[in-house]
Amino acid sequence: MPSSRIMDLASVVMASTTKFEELLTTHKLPSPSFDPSTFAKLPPSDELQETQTALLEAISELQALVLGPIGMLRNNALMYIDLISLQAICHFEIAQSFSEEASYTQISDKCGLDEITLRRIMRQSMTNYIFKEHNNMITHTAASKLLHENPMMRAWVAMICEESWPAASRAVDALARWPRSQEPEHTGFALAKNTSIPFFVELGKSTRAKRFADAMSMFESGHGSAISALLKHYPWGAIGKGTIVDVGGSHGSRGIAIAEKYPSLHCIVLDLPEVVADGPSKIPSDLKSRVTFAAHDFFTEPPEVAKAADVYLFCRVFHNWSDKYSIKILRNLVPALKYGARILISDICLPEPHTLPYNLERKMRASDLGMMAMLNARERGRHDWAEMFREADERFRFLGVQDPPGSQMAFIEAAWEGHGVL
Ligand SMILES: C[S@@+](CC[C@H](N)C(=O)[O-])C[C@H]1O[C@@H](n2cnc3c(N)ncnc32)[C@H](O)[C@@H]1O
Repeated sequence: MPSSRIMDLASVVMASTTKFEELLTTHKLPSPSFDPSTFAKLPPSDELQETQTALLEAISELQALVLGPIGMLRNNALMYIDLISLQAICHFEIAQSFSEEASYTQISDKCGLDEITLRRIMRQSMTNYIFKEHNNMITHTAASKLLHENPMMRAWVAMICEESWPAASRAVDALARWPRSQEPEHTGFALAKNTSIPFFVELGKSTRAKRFADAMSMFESGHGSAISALLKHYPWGAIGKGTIVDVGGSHGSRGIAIAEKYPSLHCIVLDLPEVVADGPSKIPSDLKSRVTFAAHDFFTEPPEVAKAADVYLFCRVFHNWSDKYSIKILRNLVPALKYGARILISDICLPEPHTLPYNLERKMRASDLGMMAMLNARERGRHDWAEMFREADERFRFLGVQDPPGSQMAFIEAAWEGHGVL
């Protein structure tokens, strides 16, 4: 048989699929299916994750080659249609409307959508393996069941469909209207929502702030998550008895994880008032004295309680801001810093082109544009991070960037070497 790129890729697909199945069996998991009883995510195994990555890489290149450039561009451009049905599923609570089985008429009665429209929406989503139909009766697949029973998953999908997608559709208009602006209100989000108020302030005016925080929680636990990498690959134990301040820490998931593993650490979570208001209710009772909250706007000086801590952690915060505002955030931190304090950023660090597996790079570049659409912000590469600290204050000593294995997020670290502040 002649050798060609697609034949090589097909061999990789075959070999990786075989290995994937074997590893699933080792972990006592069934072969993947669309049945609700299938597993929702992979167990914590580096080998499984690596095999999955290799398989997806090969499938995605093979698909692009088999489609050819016309087919590929067409597929890319038509992606928006999938979001119509997904948004409708969230908005009309279609997945929650039945447990086991229902007819279109029953679902239509529950959701208040005209039956014919409902059927069109559901049949389109079935082409993405969301819901299944047999003899005019609808049942759940693994994906629709997840939406049915997991409020965090629903919050995440709804947040993307109702905040990010409309913003994305106006991002290019915003670029044309405000070229080179670094202002958070000059965004696709502002145009889509007809507001001159920046994203986080706008969210804070409604229950959307809670939905956003719930959505953030969805992917933050488990293997390969930013939190598991944070626990595993940063030397928290070396701090001994100390204080961590999680700036923009939302509902305190990192604080909980750190406090659970390190009984001599106290974590203070800072976030906007409407976010921290819900925080204490999420903290297990035995950790309440060591995971505490304070309201804070990081464009102002930190509250007294958060001064002189050992580590200031910023997880997924800076990617929400342009350079101008990221530098302001760092400068506002200065009055809180004692000599030697660490600034630890857990965030995406954009790779140099072609240095990472295709799928991973694709995800990171997509996130970069997503941040532009919502907040006029950007992800940064290694040199940008160093530059940002230098610009903020020369007393920050940039310590470098580390890529914890198995995590999409990098650790960017600096030490404060200023004297006389505290
Ligand atoms: C992308 S979320 C990340 C949340 C959390 N650190 C995580 O990784 O899951 C950004 C966080 O920054 C918070 N935030 C936005 N503007 C802020 C401000 N001016 N002051 C303090 N926190 C702010 C948001 O409320 C949100 O919790």
